[in-house]
Amino acid sequence: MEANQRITMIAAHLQPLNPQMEGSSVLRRADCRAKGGSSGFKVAILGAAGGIGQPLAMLMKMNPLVSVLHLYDVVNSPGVTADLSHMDTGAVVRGFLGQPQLESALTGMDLVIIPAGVPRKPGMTRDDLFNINAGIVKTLCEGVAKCCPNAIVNLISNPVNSTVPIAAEVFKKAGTYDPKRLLGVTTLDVVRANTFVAEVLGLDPREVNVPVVGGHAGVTILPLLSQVKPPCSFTPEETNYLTNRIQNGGTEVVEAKAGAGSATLSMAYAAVKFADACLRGLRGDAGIVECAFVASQVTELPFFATKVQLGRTGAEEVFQLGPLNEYERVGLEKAKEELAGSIQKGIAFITK
Ligand SMILES: NC(=O)C1=CN([C@@H]2O[C@H](COP(=O)(O)OP(=O)(O)OC[C@H]3O[C@@H](n4cnc5c(N)ncnc54)[C@H](O)[C@@H]3O)[C@@H](O)[C@H]2O)C=CC1
Ligand SMILES: O=C([O-])CC(=O)C(=O)O
Repeated sequence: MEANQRITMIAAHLQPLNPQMEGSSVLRRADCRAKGGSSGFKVAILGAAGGIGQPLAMLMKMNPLVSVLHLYDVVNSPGVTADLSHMDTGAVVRGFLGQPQLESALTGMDLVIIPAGVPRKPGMTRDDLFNINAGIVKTLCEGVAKCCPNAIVNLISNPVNSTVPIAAEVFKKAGTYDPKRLLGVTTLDVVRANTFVAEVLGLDPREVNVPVVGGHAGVTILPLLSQVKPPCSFTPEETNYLTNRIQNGGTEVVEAKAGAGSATLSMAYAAVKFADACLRGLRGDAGIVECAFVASQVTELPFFATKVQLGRTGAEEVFQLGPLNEYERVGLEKAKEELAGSIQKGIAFITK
């Protein structure tokens, strides 16, 4: 390739990030190397400069399955992008700032991860975030429908129990809805459940797997302690303690942060765990099973979190709940009652 051609290509690549460096010969060489990593997936993070977005972006930059990483936010994305772009990992990072660059951020993406929106402060419920975050999710999903309708979407923004139905309605309206490709991220509930159960059992958390079903707020978070792997049993006191702690894990962090936000680092860890599973599914790996909040026929509700099998087209199989004990059956009824209202609220936001 001619030197002039290389310069032009690199300048085009860097422009959204750092226009004043256009034409630099050093950067020219950087772009040539960057092109070498093009065999993986293209991933966009929307809300990439936030408390979750930044560590999530760093962990995705380290993921060998990612070849291109687009970082979009309404503030500070150029700085985060410049910072991460110096990491000597394979993924090429590009930054996009503000609504006019949303379409460029999304075009050609295989996976879109959305942690954009406001977090809770002490005393708030996740539903208190609805008024601000519903509109943010709507706008971002309209962009997805237009620019990468076949991308898998991992929705993190709260209240997940309502934002996933909002996204579904936006995609339906655009004629691009594929229920398999829209996944509400509930992995942090599983991560917490594994940790807290391991503490009680005196095990390594990496050896523990707790299915957590329902939704992602308070009583809708339903850990199935009767299905823990490795098989084990709990006293009624342990069951109460664990269920309450898992259901209130988010609030525990909100209160400890005392007004400075909610879980960000553990959430970034959980989001990457889930995104990596989605990418391995896209690649065609067999037997990838994770819990997620998806369109579902497991209960009478249109959305519900259960274990799903991830594959080349997203959530290819939604698993049944399996046998529940009496404690879990009571919890399920409570979860469904609250979930029904949250789902309806999300749907009505778009269809009203
Ligand atoms: N699903 C889950 O398990 C969890 C969900 N969350 C939720 O994730 C969301 C983000 O939390 P944090 O990162 O702590 O908040 P944050 O306030 O630190 O970051 C949010 C980012 O979103 C950006 N943003 C706002 N409007 C935007 C728009 N229209 N387009 C693109 N970006 C936009 C902000 O500029 C900011 O950088 C919250 O809604 C929070 O409740 C948090 C923890 C766990
Ligand atoms: O509690 C919050 O507001 C954030 C969240 O969803 C979690 O940490 O599970």
